[in-house]
Amino acid sequence: MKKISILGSTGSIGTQTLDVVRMHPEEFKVEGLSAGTNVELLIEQAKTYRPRKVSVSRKEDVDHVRMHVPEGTEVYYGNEGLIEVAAGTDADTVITAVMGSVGLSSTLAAIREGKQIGLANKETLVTAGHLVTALAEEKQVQIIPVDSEHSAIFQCLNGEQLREVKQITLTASGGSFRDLTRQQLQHVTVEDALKHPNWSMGSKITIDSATMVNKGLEVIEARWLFDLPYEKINVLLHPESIIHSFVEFQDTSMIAQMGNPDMRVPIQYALTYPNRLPSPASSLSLSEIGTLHFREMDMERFPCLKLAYECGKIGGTATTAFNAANEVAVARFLKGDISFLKIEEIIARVLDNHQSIPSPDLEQIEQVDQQVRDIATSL
Ligand SMILES: NC(=O)C1=CN([C@@H]2O[C@H](COP(=O)(O)OP(=O)(O)OC[C@H]3O[C@@H](n4cnc5c(N)ncnc54)[C@H](OP(=O)(O)O)[C@@H]3O)[C@@H](O)[C@H]2O)C=CC1
Ligand SMILES: CC(=O)[C@@H](O)[C@H](O)COP(=O)(O)O
Ligand SMILES: [Mn+2]
Repeated sequence: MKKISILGSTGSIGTQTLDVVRMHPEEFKVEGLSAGTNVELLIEQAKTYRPRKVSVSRKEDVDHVRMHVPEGTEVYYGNEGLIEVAAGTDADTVITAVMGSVGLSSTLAAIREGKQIGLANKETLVTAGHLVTALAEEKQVQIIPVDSEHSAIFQCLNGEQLREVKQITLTASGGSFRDLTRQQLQHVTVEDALKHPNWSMGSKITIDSATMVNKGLEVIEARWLFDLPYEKINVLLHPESIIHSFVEFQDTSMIAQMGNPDMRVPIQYALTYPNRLPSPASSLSLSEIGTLHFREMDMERFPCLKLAYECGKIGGTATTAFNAANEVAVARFLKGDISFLKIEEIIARVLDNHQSIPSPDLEQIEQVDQQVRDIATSL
């Protein structure tokens, strides 16, 4: 039986991880769960799965949660709470599914304790990929991707030597506004932006898909997960999200991973690797689908993807700044404070003024993250 903790158990990835656990009760035991502010759902989850530790974002929620969780479940809060759930239980594997770079220190704490990581929280690798991967190597911890494209690449590679890889291609749906011109983007609403064509996800990543920042974050995530140079990481528009990504090997053979868009498949694979178990996902029928479409990415239409490649190639704190500016800009857009196109303007203005620090340590990353957040809030 595998023991797991879930950071962000009340979110889209977190609840689907618990769906997988519910499907295979004999395979998994839940040791820790963490929520942000959705304390009622956390309490319900704690009653069902009886974890040893739970955590919430705010101190003021602790007493209420303590009153309602089963006896024996300890309740923590804040960043220390996340770290307790990540590193302070008997879990063998931690699923990192919080939203944003707030997941960094708890992910590092889990790795330090030798926990295997099922990584959904891509912002962690974007903001500090060199620290996370170096620590994982030192502690002999495997980071298994949960993100659908990275799970696809991981499955296609299936242990092949990296030197055999010519290039990898991440597919992009194009998001909610795929077929709109930049002119038409001027007046789009939050409600429209939240309608992803293929996936049901948390609000931040759904906006990231629409701006193509998500694919930019994923390019940087791929650089760290697979240790490939940016020149070997491509993006291709694929509106149906059926081919989740593919690898071309030196001999020109290509291997793709496909399936209906359902995150329970990569989540489960991250938990069962190298084995596979039955899934509640529906089987893909290629005859029903009939035709799949692909087209080149237009970097002028999606400038955030171009910015992500530029930041990745600069390295150091450039990707930390890219991520922090985006987190603030998306939160402002979701609150109705700025327009959709202002998101990319804020990111571009932050990056224009950012002097990247090479090989930053954790303190420098946290400083840059905070400075950029302050600037992005004021633009
Ligand atoms: N959803 C998807 O299909 C995919 C998501 N991902 C990645 O997975 C991660 C999670 O995404 P998703 O599940 O969609 O996001 P959601 O917004 O649905 O869930 C986020 C989770 O993080 C918690 N959380 C948010 N802010 C904080 C905070 N400051 N401190 C502690 N916990 C916090 C939320 O708690 P609460 O709700 O209780 O406030 C919730 O449990 C992201 O990095 C995303 O990019 C990657 C691939 C696919
Ligand atoms: C499900 C998943 O992995 C998301 O990251 C998804 O990739 C979003 O889709 P697009 O970014 O391709 O629109
Ligand atoms: Mn993805």
